Amino acid sequence: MNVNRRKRVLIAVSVDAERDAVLRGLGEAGSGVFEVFAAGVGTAPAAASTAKKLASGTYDLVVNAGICGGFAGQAEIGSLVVASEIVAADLGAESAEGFIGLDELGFGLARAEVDAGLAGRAAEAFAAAGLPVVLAPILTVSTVTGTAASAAELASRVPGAAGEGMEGFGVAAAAKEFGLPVLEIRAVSNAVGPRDKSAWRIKEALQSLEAASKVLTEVFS
Ligand SMILES: O=C(O)c1cccc(C(=O)CC[C@H]2O[C@@H](n3cnc4c(=O)[nH]cnc43)[C@H](O)[C@@H]2O)c1
Repeated sequence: MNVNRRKRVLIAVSVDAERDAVLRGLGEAGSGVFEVFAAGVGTAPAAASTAKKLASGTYDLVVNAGICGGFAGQAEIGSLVVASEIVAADLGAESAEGFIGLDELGFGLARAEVDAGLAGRAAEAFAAAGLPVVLAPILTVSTVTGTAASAAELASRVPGAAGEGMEGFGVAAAAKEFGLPVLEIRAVSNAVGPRDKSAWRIKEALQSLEAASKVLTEVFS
């Protein structure tokens, strides 16, 4: 890290509504430290746009933030999930015997490490602020899970997984390319499972994301 300047944190969200929630939470306290931008939906846009930002060489930490699906019994709607690891859960091959992950195929890692110290500090700070939070794997998927069978399959593929989003692994890939630590922090808007759009609680999740972002200023400033 360059010791002659303040630490800078790049927060990659997917869409404008998430960006606005994070910015509301950061408030004035976040200026000069945090930059928040909408990186797009899905791993490819998230990776490409995050890499473009990081090419400036002015960041010290990358955070992927947003809303997510929560696995039953792990993370309820409105709660927060801080990733203990970021898992590209559907990157691999199908076979008659079941799913074969990228690692097993011999094509590299389908898991991205987070900065464990910072992830722990963030989770502790959220809990101390009274925000329900779990520190657990967050899955990155290309397709929003829409059946109970798929939810069960993913939960058995990654025991303890608490959240499912669509960008974490892409943002982590970009951070890795630039040798930077990464975190993923998400607020649960819906349960992972049978598709029921009427049950999504996006407003509630965005409020949780805003509350979490307020706490982030203490963790990283
Ligand atoms: O088609 C729908 O029912 C629907 C309604 C609202 C939003 C969507 C999305 O596809 C949002 C994807 C966006 O939000 C994150 N996200 C939120 N929940 C989940 C989830 O259960 N599984 C995967 N991603 C989720 C994701 O990171 C995207 O940025 C669809």
